[in-house]
Amino acid sequence: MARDWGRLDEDDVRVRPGRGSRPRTRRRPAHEDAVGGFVIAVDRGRYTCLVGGDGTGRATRKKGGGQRTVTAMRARELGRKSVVVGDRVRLVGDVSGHADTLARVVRIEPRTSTLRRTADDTDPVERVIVANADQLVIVTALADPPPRPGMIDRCLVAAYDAGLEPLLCLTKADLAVPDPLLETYAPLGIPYVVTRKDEAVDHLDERLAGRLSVLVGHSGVGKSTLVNALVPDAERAVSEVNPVTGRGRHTSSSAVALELPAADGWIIDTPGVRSFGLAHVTPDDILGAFPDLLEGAAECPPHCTHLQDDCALDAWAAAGHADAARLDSLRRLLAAREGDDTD
Ligand SMILES: Nc1nc2c(ncn2[C@@H]2O[C@H](COP(=O)(O)OP(=O)(O)OP(=O)(O)O)[C@@H](O)[C@H]2O)c(=O)[nH]1
Ligand SMILES: [Zn+2]
Repeated sequence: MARDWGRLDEDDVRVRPGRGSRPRTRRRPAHEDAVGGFVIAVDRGRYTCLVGGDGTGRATRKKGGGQRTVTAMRARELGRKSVVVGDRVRLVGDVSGHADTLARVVRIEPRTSTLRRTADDTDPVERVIVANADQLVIVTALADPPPRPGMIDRCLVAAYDAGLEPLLCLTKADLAVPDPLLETYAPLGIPYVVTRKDEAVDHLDERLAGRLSVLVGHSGVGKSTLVNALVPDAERAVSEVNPVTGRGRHTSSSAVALELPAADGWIIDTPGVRSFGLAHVTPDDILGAFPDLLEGAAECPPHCTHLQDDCALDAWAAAGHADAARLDSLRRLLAAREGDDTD
């Protein structure tokens, strides 16, 4: 289950000794001396990358394993391609990690996933906000503020679109019971955890183990409380990667990856991201997350929105091929994509 996304394998970037028979003049790949790095923060054109170590990517072994954070800028040769948190990159230049040094990102490794948003539903420009994530943790309070299913649905659509596994994290269980909300999402089979700040977060920790997870949620739902419980050193870690402004205050980056001390995973907090624009997501992208309905949609009229009267899915469910509650859930997500975020 655990993907080895965090592996920073120095072996494959070390300059190898000549292999005897090959002429030494053969054309070498550009930047053969580049080292691998994992982007943990992005702030105004500066990329904080974790480099080196014993290959596990664990910052706790920083001293022994030679692991260090390196600040880098983009090399011009990257063109317009954006570097985002979660990216695995190649770095050249001063990769010592010493104060006031700057390396250059010369390559972005192929991404296993991209979480995108549009600025809003009318903005046609897709923006990648996190690369290589495995899981989207949708943080929702059970009360204060009350749950907003429309927001949850939009996050689910974004997760399905990006190929991330969703995880519902229901906070403030001391204030309200989770049952009604869980009932709503039961047909989707989404894994969930229920938390409260006076209890340990072990079951959440387990879900985060060995994975790169993105946390998203509205203001006040208890995201910071969770992050601090998961990563006791979070505040220091965040301030380390955020440059101090002229007024002596730390700026807040767009996103920061924090390593979990116990669970061998990473969480990415996204302070600026409360929800997702979904202009780039098509009805078929969402339908893809419903294999039980996919076959039935073959009978739909061309370009069916699956919200229209002549949609074939009603007959498909009525014939017992799929659960009506699943169809309802699909339609809720389709409506969420269309911007019905009022509840
Ligand atoms: N009753 C109760 N209150 C909680 C719980 N978790 C967090 N809170 C409170 O809810 C408020 C908001 O919590 P935060 O962790 O700051 O929420 P946040 O999502 O990070 O909010 P922003 O910082 O605005 O993004 C604080 O007053 C917390 O003490 C909980 O499990 N139960
Ligand atoms: Zn249809």
